[in-house]
Amino acid sequence: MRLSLNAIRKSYNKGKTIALDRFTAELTPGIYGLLGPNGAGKSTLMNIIVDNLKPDSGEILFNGIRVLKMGKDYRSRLGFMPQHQGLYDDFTGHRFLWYIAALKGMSKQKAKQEIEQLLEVVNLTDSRNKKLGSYSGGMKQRILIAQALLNDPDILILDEPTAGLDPKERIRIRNFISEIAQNKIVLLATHVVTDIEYVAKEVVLLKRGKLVLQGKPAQALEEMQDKVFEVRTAAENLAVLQREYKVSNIAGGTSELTVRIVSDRPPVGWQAETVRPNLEDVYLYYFE
Ligand SMILES: Nc1ncnc2c1ncn2[C@@H]1O[C@H](COP(=O)(O)OP(=O)(O)OP(=O)(O)O)[C@@H](O)[C@H]1O
Repeated sequence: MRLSLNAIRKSYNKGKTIALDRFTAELTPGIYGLLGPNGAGKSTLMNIIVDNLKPDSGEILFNGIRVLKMGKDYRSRLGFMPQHQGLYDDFTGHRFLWYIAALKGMSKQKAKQEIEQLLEVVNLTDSRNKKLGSYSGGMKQRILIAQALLNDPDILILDEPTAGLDPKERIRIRNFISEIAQNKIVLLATHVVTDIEYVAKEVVLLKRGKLVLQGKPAQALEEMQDKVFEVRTAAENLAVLQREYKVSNIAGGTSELTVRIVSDRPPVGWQAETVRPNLEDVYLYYFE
């Protein structure tokens, strides 16, 4: 299974804002972590993949066939969890899933079976008859993931699935996505690097509509080797360091600090040691 995104371009405001600039990528089963700052074009890309939005130019192929030609056959393979989904507060979780199943054109029998299963998987069986308005943030995210999974999509697009969750819920959702990702192409957009650090097959970095990096997390980290340093210094030197370097972390007390910096060149004149990079350092390197 292969989803090919070929030179996708999308602008807004009569061409004044370029949201995607000839974005090209090949996706196969596994989780792709889509990272980028606000306005990088992540939502635009996701909406184009799920056919909510038409690109100005470029095309998408699924297993080599243009998705425009596949039409409904393509759309029936998609599951989408958008960032801002209006939930129907008066619907119960159970009714909401039935409603989405109907929109997806699923047969009653198939819907019934999958809804029972999915409620179980997202751990909402006991809350199925509660209204969505009374669900917690985590429960809402979970029912939204469940609706995206209805009809067993081959391509799953998740726009910030852990937004607004506490750490416990975040870990749970992350593990859950990782479990269900087998045999699916999953594109997961997030601002939270730790959401994808250990689960993503590849990271995709998007900056002002352009692809700046696509590769295995280990490769991305490899490229950062010898670019991350910890500097031990007195607190009063912090401002100088911050002016000269990208600072990814500051730890320590009131007098001495350990400042983590990301830099192409070693910080000469400072008491510094090279440390192992993490994905947050990669993010900072490309985006700050
Ligand atoms: N409907 C629209 N009309 C005009 N400009 C838009 C529209 N949607 C997005 N944009 C602009 O296109 C660019 C990309 O936006 P997009 O929402 O795709 O980015 P994003 O990476 O999803 O951002 P965020 O992380 O904040 O959701 C931004 O400059 C944004 O202001």
